[in-house]
Amino acid sequence: MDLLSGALQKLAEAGLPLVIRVPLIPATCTILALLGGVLGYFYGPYWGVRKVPGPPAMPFVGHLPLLAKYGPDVFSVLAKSYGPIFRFHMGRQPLVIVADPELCREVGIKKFKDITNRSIPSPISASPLHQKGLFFTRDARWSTMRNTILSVYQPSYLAKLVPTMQAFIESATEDLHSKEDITFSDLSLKLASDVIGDAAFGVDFGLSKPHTQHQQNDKEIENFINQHIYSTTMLKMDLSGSFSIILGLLIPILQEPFRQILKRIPGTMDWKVDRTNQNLSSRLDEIVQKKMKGKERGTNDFLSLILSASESETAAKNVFTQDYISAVTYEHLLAGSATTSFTLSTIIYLVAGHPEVEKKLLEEIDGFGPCDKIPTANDLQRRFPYIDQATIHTFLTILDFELQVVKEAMRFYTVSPLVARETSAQVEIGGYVLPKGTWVWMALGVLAKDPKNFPEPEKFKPERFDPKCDEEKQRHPYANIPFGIGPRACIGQKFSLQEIKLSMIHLYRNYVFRHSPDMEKPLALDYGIVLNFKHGVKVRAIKRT
Ligand code: HEM
Repeated sequence: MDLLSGALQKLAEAGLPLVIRVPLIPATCTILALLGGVLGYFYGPYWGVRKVPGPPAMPFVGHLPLLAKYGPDVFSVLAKSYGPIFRFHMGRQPLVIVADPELCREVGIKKFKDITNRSIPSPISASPLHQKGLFFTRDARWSTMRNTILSVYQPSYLAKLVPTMQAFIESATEDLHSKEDITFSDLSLKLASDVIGDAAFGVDFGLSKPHTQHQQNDKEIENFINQHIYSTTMLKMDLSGSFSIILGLLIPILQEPFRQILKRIPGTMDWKVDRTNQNLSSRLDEIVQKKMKGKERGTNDFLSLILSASESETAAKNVFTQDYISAVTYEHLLAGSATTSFTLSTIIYLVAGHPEVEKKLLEEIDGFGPCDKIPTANDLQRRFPYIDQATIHTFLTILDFELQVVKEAMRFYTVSPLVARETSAQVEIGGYVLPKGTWVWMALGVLAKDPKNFPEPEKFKPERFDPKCDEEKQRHPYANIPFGIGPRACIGQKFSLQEIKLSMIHLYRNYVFRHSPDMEKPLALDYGIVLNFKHGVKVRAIKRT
């Protein structure tokens, strides 16, 4: 202190203007510290993964311009230039993209212990409603939740759902041929929402019923579903989302404060998303509370079963508080409607454009039995064999070609082209040491179009999945994993396959489909948390005689 005051004294004696000179050092230090902080904030995440190859990233936006340029194909383009593991900067946040089946096995299975959780992308951080489902919960909470949910997903549960699913499918598709053209993707979204609404909440939304049968509370339900669709489709992965989502991509630290401000300003997209989410949450809480109190508790719907399971197990009781129960039930609606309806719609679209596939499929379905023979859950539950090795079914059923069509359509249009995971410890993948907290994303969409495993990947050829053909025998077991991989793979796989296959059997027993003249080619897609159609799948239904 004495030294400092001595120095100041000397400066004053020399007649130097103290006001200017004295703060210079602290001011410079502050500026340098700020600059260091900013650089550290923007380049810190990059520094840990700098050795992983990738194209040069632009400040702030990273590789988002590439996403705008190439759309969902960007990862295939980068994999060609940079190999099976590369960096992609989603704004400031680097992702380590894994685009190789063997590396996916490493991430999803072999090193699962250190890569158990999912990273939370910006669109989800802006949406608390989406965060408490199974998808984004972490560590011990996730495993307790997952085990409880799996205890509900017994084969008997799925078998019991067959008649309900069948009834919804029949009523939704009664008179398709009476209209000139239909937007099949809208119809299938309503159908899938009805099916999952009944299976998840025990509530009949009545969306897919012909208009004459509509209930009185239609408007309310329609609002609920529209809000659900709005809330989901607003979760954009590029720069077309709400302002707070965009900020989350560019400067994540500012996302939450801005969201808090913007959601209070009427008219902004954040305000709309927040209001929608609040409405959805309160509607869901209402349903959950009624069921919790024992009113309207059923024996067949997911919500009732989860409530009963969580009441009977201490561990689950602590984990499944009301907000988490609402979230997992809502997640079912979310995960079960858009993905399943997208897949069914792409099947209808692809088969309509491939007469030779249609002919074979019709022969198989007609050979299954008379029109009133409803398939059982056993007929339908041929698995994608490599997701859960413990329960491989190796027998062939009569509906083998149908499964090949489903697999090929899911390969052709992978609805969930990226699967998000995050390291919880330092871990080595593909020769690169990745620090704790690295976002590692598996590029299922790139695997599905890799000519090494799928020669002529742009051709729709269901026979490539024939267990007897060489292509299938030689293919890497994890080359086609539309439902993900390992202990964190999709829990709704059997559910959605059951629904898709039942729908196909009923639809093709009654109709064939042709592209409507309004149908664009190639099919235009939107890139959100899952793929979606830009303009829908428009077809003409022709009644089979
Ligand atoms: C065609 C239909 C579907 C597809 C393509 C699909 C795809 C996926 C994928 C790729 C994942 C990530 C898996 C991973 O990290 O390895 C996932 C997770 C999940 N899916 Fe699905 N899904 C579908 C239908 C469903 C349905 C019908 C439900 C619910 C009934 C559902 C519920 C979930 C849940 C809860 C998770 C998170 C699992 C966890 O983190 O433990 N999905 N799904």
